[in-house]
Amino acid sequence: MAIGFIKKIFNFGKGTVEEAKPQDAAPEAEIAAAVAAEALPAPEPALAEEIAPVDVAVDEPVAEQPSAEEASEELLEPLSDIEALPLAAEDPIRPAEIETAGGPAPDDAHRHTPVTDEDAAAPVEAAVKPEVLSEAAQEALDTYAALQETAPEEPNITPEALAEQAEIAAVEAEPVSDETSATPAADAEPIEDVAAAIDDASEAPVVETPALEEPALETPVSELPAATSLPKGFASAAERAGQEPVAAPQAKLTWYQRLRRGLARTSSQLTGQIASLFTKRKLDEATLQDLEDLLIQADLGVETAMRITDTLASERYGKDVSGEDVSRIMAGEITKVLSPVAKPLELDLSHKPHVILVVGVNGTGKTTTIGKLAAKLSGAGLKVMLAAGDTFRAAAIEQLKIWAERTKSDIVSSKLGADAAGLAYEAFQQAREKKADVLIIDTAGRLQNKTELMAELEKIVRVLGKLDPDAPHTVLQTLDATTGQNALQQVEIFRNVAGVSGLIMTKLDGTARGGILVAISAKHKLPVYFIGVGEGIDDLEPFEAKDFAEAIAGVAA
Ligand SMILES: Nc1nc2c(ncn2[C@@H]2O[C@H](COP(=O)(O)OP(=O)(O)OP(=O)(O)O)[C@@H](O)[C@H]2O)c(=O)[nH]1
Repeated sequence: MAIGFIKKIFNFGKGTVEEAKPQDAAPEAEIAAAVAAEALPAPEPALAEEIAPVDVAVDEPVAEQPSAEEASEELLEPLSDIEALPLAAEDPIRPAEIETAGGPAPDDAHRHTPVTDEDAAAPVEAAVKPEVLSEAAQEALDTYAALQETAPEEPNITPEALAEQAEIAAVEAEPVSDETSATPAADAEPIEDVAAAIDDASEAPVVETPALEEPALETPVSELPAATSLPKGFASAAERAGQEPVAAPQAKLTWYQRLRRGLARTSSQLTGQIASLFTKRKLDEATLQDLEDLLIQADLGVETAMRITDTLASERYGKDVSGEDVSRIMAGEITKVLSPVAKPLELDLSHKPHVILVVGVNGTGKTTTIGKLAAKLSGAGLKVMLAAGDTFRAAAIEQLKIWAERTKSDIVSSKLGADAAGLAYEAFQQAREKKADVLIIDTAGRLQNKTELMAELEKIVRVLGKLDPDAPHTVLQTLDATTGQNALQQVEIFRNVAGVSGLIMTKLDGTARGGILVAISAKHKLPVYFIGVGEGIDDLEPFEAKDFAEAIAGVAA
């Protein structure tokens, strides 16, 4: 059963999830008010000690800008609505600094007072000092005056309407400055709890709105054609994936060629050595031992090497054996090892959001892979939020912001050096408030032997668990295919520290030593969800066991 994300009610695991409705972005003032009124649950003391102050910024798709009329009416709405909001005593976050259209509101100009008959009859000039009017405003007034003269002939234009038109015209004509800031209520008390630890009042979360191309706003999500299923490589938690994702033949040719090219070094080395080993020799014990050594040197791991030699012996012992026979048997055995771990990444959207934590050693492709994942998910109509949890590398924050913009995802980021656990906690909260379907958290690259960095990773997992004991719902580890044996130890340690639930092998288009993935799969039995086959946004393919095995063994597809 295909699952559409748009226009369908579907059941994922625990609950029925309403379709993702278009988020009518409330005007900034309302967001500020909501943020101001937001009351985090009183945190456990332990958590407060865990999280250092983190000032976060939330970039989200730009809200539909109100029309000029709406804008002028908004300006006429009493701003006092925000000031009047009851700030709950334990409010953790002071009203955000917001940037909205509309000039600075003089003391009472924003109050829209009803127009009385006398007012309406009085010439408008009396209400507005001509010397401060711009040329356009003066023109509007002249128009109004002209209308007044012709008013008797226009029975349906009442003095009130005329005054209203003049007022709106004057407001519209006024040059609009680009920002207003709703200052935090003067009596906001410092909050001695986790929220204050997360959010220093002087730099309350700033709502930034990255530019979005017009089309993104023209078709509200509810009108988008129903996505017929999750993107290839993903499955819903409720529907245990039974279907084999059908690879689009034309797409397979490009990434598949890159995969074969990337593994060419491994396969040509292997097939070349195998060919020289099996030159007109009957298969004997010595040859089998030499073959086993070859396979272990190719990083396939002892277990898989023995499986291959055992199968070969059972089929061909004492007989002539060709290099092709060996490659064929090797591809078959490697496929048997990899098939059980070639699984789609399960998402349980009843979590709202499904939290994915991405971990791995420096430079293994975490940030890039997050961008590729976000592209797939937002392309399927899901609301994605990213969290720039790599607060060590300045470029990483900017890099992820670019990916967020390219994939039209929200992003929560902070300053360099900020507490990663605090950032993750805040991002999880923001994702809940904005009803994101998926939250993908980036983390700083760290070598598995750096204990303090591994401890920080443990803290991120622990802090997320305070908001949802099941979170993070998925922990993905990126492995660089050019690494080789070291990857085995990386998985061992990251799995113990962060509870890795699945793998993505990147850079298989490069000079890959993909054999290590076979050894890791045989040992850890961890799902391998995707492979990276390039730096581009689409260069992430669902992992296919047979493709990978044949590429390593150098067997024609
Ligand atoms: N050829 C190729 N390059 C890749 C792939 N995935 C990532 N890269 C490149 O690898 C380099 C590191 O990628 P990042 O995403 O920055 O890696 P990272 O793990 O976030 O790095 P740190 O933040 O330092 O830990 C970048 O130049 C990426 O473009 C891939 O599948 N193929």
